[in-house]
Amino acid sequence: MSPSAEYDINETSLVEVPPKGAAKRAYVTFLAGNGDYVKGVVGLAKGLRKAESLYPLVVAILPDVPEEHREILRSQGCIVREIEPVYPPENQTQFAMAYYVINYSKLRIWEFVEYEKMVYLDGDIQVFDNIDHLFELADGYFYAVMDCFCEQTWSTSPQYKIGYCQQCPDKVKWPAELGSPPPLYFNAGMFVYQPNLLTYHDLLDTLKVTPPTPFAEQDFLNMYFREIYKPIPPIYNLVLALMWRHPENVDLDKVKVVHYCAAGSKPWRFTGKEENMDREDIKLLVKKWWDIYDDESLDFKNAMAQEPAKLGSFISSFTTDTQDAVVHQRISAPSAA
Ligand SMILES: O=c1ccn([C@@H]2O[C@H](COP(=O)(O)OP(=O)(O)O)[C@@H](O)[C@H]2O)c(=O)[nH]1
Ligand SMILES: OC[C@H]1O[C@H](O[C@@H]2[C@@H](O)[C@H](O)[C@@H](O)[C@H](O)[C@@H]2O)[C@H](O)[C@@H](O)[C@H]1O
Ligand SMILES: [Mn+2]
Repeated sequence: MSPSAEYDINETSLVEVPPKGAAKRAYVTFLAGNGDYVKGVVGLAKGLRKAESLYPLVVAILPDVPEEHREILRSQGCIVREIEPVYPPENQTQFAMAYYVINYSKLRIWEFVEYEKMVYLDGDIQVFDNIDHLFELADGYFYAVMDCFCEQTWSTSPQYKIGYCQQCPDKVKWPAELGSPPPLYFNAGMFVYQPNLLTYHDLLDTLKVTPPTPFAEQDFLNMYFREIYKPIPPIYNLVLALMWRHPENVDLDKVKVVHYCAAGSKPWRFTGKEENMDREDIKLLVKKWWDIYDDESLDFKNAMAQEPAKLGSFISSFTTDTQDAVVHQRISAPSAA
């Protein structure tokens, strides 16, 4: 029996978001290096602001993120947290993308236990509609959107080799001779989780004895959270490949979160030359990203100046030391960005 995704979540099933501060909550993303991903994180911070999210954006940064980039993120209202890298055990693995090895450092976000629940978002994600209701999902599970196995990046996988994809399990059925179909597999660019020190230490201990695989920490997280993984609809993490691989599963008008993970789709380095990047709908999504990135009214210093009331609610969702820092920063040194 092929696995099928039954969603516990739909618009009507979600209660109103409780008054802010009811529990420590935040969005969190990950930034490494001194390259241009910082633009992705700035875009994400501004997109969450435009979507009028109640919760701050924490940015877990590796030590190699330069001070100039850290200042840009603070000036956009982000809470910048330096983390130590996490490396997989010595291995000869060919990662699907060589740089995926740095993505194991994402595991540090389980240590952020001052927050009861967090929504992780890759830096190449944009939030176009408010998704604060995801924080209302029941505790004790790991929520994420199912990935797609049809892109070239999956070419070494058994799924790709037989043309099986969980997005359309009845199109090419999983052959009985290969045993039961693979468990539902999520894209690790977005997930709802609860920081927890016991889980954090067990993740790191388990990683030490887990041979790395092509999709690095994404494979590892899928293995680790397999028993409590609950799929949520693709409107919360549109892996772009679905637009040409499974258009029947995509209604762009309903999409709240777009994940610019397809080759050539990073908006801040978009050329339109790679496969599928000449599609009108892709070019529109890239323009939508730039419209937010370029919108100065969404810069923290301007947005808060326009809506002092929001400043109160926005800051009160921080811990007290961070509140002081943000209030101090706003009053004493509004930064360029
Ligand atoms: O040089 C890099 C590469 C990756 N990342 C972070 O790691 C995440 C995962 O990498 P990426 O999104 O490129 O993987 P994809 O989703 O495209 O496979 C990015 O979104 C960033 O948050 C980063 O900060 N710097
Ligand atoms: O380190 C492994 C990465 O694996 C995932 O990216 C992949 C995956 O989505 C494939 O299914 C796509 O084909 C591919 O384009 C895309 O890059 C996560 O988005 C990213 O955050 C990170 O975990
Ligand atoms: Mn990504």
